[in-house]
Amino acid sequence: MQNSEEQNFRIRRLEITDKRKGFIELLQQLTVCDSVSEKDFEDRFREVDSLGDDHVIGVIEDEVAGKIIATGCVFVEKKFIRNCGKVGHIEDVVVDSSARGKQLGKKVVEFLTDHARSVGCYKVILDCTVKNTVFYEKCGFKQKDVQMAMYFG
Ligand SMILES: CC(=O)SCCNC(=O)CCNC(=O)[C@H](O)C(C)(C)COP(=O)(O)OP(=O)(O)OC[C@H]1O[C@@H](n2cnc3c(N)ncnc32)[C@H](O)[C@@H]1OP(=O)(O)O
Repeated sequence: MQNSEEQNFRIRRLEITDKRKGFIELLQQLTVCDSVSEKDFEDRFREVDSLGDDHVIGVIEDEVAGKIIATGCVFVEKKFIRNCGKVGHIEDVVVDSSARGKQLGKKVVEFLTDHARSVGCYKVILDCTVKNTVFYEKCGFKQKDVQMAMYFG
């Protein structure tokens, strides 16, 4: 069997069994995600899955360890402007701290941008910290405008 270093990590869509492979623990490295029960996960999985190509969550699994080590998602916004154009929004990109620096983050972002292009989006956008701008520039993004947010509760 291959060891973790020899694996050719492939990216695939999230599967319902991925909670058991540490998907939620991986998201905890990004932000608060500490009370997702089995039922919460399955309900949200089915909700997202029902949106088909309009909401895609990509994951990379370390198949030797049986562990999800990278993820990111893209959802497709349907607009009236740009002659009923579509925009891809990239969110929740994270690579396990033990697997960073191996081009996995780039592989995730490429998968998501390829998906957005393939479903006809005219652009793909995301929000990130200043610290992560170099990473996204290496993935082909350019800085544009500013991000604003309003949190509820
Ligand atoms: C829209 C959003 O979701 S924003 C949230 C982003 N996620 C996070 O901040 C969570 C914590 N961080 C991480 O999970 C990871 O560090 C990530 C996702 C930012 C990067 O993932 P990695 O797998 O380590 O990046 P990867 O190895 O693919 O790097 C690709 C290139 O970007 C460069 N790079 C990656 N991170 C950084 C950084 N912080 N500063 C400068 N360059 C960087 C790499 O050196 C590499 O350059 P190269 O192609 O010239 O060799």
